[in-house]
Amino acid sequence: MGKTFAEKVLAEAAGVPVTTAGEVVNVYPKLIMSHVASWRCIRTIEKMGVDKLYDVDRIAMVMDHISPAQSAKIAADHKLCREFAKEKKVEKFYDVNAGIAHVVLMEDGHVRPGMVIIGTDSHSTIYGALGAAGTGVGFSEVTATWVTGYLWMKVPESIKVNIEGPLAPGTSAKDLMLKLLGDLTADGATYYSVEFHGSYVNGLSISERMTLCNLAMELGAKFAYVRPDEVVRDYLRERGVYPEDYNEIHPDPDAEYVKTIEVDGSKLVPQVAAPHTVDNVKPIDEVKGIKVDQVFIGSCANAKYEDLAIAANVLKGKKVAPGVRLIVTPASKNIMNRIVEDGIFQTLLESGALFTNPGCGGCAGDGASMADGEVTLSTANRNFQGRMGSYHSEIYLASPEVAAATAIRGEITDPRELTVGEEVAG
Ligand SMILES: CC(C)[C@H](C(=O)O)[C@@H](O)C(=O)O
Ligand code: SF4
Repeated sequence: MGKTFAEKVLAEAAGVPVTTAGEVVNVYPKLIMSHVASWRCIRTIEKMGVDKLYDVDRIAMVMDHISPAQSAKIAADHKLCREFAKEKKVEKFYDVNAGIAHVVLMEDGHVRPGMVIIGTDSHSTIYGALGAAGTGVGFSEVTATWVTGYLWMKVPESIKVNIEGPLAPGTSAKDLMLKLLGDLTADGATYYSVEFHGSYVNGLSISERMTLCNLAMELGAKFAYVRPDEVVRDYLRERGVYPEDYNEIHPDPDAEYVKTIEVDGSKLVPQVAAPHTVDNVKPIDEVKGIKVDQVFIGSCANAKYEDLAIAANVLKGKKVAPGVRLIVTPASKNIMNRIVEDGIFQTLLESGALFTNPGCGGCAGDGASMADGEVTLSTANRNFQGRMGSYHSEIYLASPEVAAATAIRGEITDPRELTVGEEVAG
């Protein structure tokens, strides 16, 4: 019987010839990411009286949640991390101006096919977009790995998702993942490695692969994976990383999956996750017309360059509805630079958007907060009660296209209707 991606990647990371789902292996992760929670790791090793880190080159620290600091406590956490990184010579240290860790580390070529990557953030599954095995762990696991170099892991079983494309007009990877969440529930893939296959993912943009793999976390996935191809190789080449710098891992054609899910992309319609769980998903027809106070285009799920370009395309020459706050938080400084250079920034600004600095921003409850009774339509990946301010507010999740259309009308809007209507009215 052949081997899945998870079985192969963990065998390599553990330095053993083969592994089988269910086995426990001692893994040497190639990249250890921590965000602002790094301060906890630092305090822990201080308490343990440990001074020496196993391999500083594998450590990446990114100050993305709640940045710049909005309180003395957070400022002190950032300061501690900054000083620690300097003292220990952590070269992959990104300060408050860089953006969201996941996006920044991919943009800078630190994420490569075949790597096992752990991070103090659940959405580390996103690294599967480049064929890496990323997974979120606690800060204590990261601390232990800083010091010992290794972390044990149970080899997960795998689920195969076969997506036949192209997707129906007006839909994207976000709609696809929301639909899967609705069908499988938020625990539908708990501790499974989710492999995306099928004609839709062949040649798919990195941006859309990131959305697939990011949202796989909301299904409970341990890893997510899209097979690396020329799109991945080109993305890395642009970053000075060449095929000889990494080892692509592909599952065997006869690998064993606990389940195979078939998705027909041509039948997809825009999807929305209604409050307060990610799997409370409805086709847009069931929620359209619901009034919103705010639209948030941000997060590691959907604030990439392509996402902002899609939103700008919908909003070009149009205005945000009176009384609605459209808050745009680009995922990284690089993305901010690109949109400033090519006019997307200006287009969104003219439509009435308010920009905040790159980072997690409102997605991590920092800014973009709501008062009692308010409603936000967000491009993020979580709509838990109270995540964006008041416990008595509501978050709907959708794609950037739905978000932009919703900002124009001030109510949840099917972008396919808006385009047709506007053109006719034209
Ligand atoms: C703060 C962090 C631990 C958390 C996560 O792990 O995902 C956050 O990024 C989130 O999206 O809720
Ligand atoms: S952008 Fe949101 S989902 Fe992504 S890491 Fe930050 S807080 Fe978590």
